[in-house]
Amino acid sequence: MALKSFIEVHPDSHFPIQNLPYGVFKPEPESQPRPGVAIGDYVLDLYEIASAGLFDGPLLKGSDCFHQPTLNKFVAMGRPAWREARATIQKLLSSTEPALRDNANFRGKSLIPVSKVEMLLPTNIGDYTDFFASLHHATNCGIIFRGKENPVPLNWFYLPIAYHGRASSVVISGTGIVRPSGQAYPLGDSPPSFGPSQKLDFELEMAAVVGPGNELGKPVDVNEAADHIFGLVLMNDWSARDIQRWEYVPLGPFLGKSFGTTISPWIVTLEALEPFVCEAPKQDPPPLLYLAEEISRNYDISLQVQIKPAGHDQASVVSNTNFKYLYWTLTQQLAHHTVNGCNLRPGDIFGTGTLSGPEPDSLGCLMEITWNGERPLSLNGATRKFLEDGDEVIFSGFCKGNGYKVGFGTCSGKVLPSIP
Ligand SMILES: O=C(O)/C=C/C(=O)CC(=O)CC(=O)O
Ligand SMILES: [Ca+2]
Ligand SMILES: [Mg+2]
Repeated sequence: MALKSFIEVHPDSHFPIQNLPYGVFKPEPESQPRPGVAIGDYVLDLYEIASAGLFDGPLLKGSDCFHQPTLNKFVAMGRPAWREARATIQKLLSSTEPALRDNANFRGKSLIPVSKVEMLLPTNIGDYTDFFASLHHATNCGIIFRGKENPVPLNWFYLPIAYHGRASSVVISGTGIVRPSGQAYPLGDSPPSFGPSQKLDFELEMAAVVGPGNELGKPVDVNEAADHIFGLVLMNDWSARDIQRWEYVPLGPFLGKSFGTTISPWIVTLEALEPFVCEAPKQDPPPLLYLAEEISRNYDISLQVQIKPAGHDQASVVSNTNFKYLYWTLTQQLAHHTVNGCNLRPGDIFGTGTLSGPEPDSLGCLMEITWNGERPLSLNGATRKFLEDGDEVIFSGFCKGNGYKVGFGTCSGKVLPSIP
């Protein structure tokens, strides 16, 4: 029989007992931030569960990892501790387990409607890196930025290209994003202009949350890299295309991307995603040995982007795609990141890169969807080349199980006017 919780969970919910994603929340505005797990429309308060001594396995008994304001300490403990926590929580929430089910007082204290809580960044993010690992996205950007001849540079096929992003401006879903000002690509013979970006875009990505890190100087083997990944979130790598296009040669993106990056609050663990593993695309040329994996794994995660234009109350779908199109896998990205000895630390994140698929309706950013503004998009009465002030961008994603979904919830942000 399928695993079931004593808590009523709608079949369309992203958070059934098969998921159990981790986040950090405040039950009341004045409370201390604490770790929680989403179940249906509730958050299970792990501070309370730990305080009641219910984490009684060998690794978590007596640990203060759930008495922390972030998940860094827990994710650093590694997969055996994650497995133990998952087993404990799954048992506690199951329909056959009386401990919480039959204790109204304790239930009231430890299960809080998600609508009542404030979600915070789940980890203290020391570093954030962003990859460029979708072949469809790389091809389209290459044509738009550099022309039709060889849109994808040769190095792209040999290594997962990335740039170092800015951890300080990673924000939680729901945070407003101020339109950045900067130098824009010069038109004709004129010098570059300065002002609010006229080509503000979103980028549909997912980000991996690093679990145990690696010591400086000690690379992680690609076949062991999965043990360093706690789970995944949705990520919007907001991008100012006019600023980016002018500044990115030769060192890569800088101010065109560092003004804000939004992540969703719930980290879905690799354990929860395990039933949705699928084969990654075939790599040709074959990767160098340090990137050659025994098993190459992607995940079948349906992803959707909606835009709710300023002044409208309805959002329109602008893209439907899937995580499975990712060319360089998460484990290859992690192995490559550490191959020179660079250390990753618990709670760091790395973005996959924009997740464009092969179809015209599966593109991951407006630059591709409107072809750099040449083909404006019609959104139920509103037209867009790029984002306007007041537009809200909403990502969602889920895996389809048999009678349930393992989902990520949403990752949203509204564009605020530039600061004069
Ligand atoms: O092709 C380029 O020059 C740059 C493309 C991007 O903006 C991509 C980037 O941030 C990485 C990604 O999201 O795939
Ligand atoms: Ca990006
Ligand atoms: Mg960004």
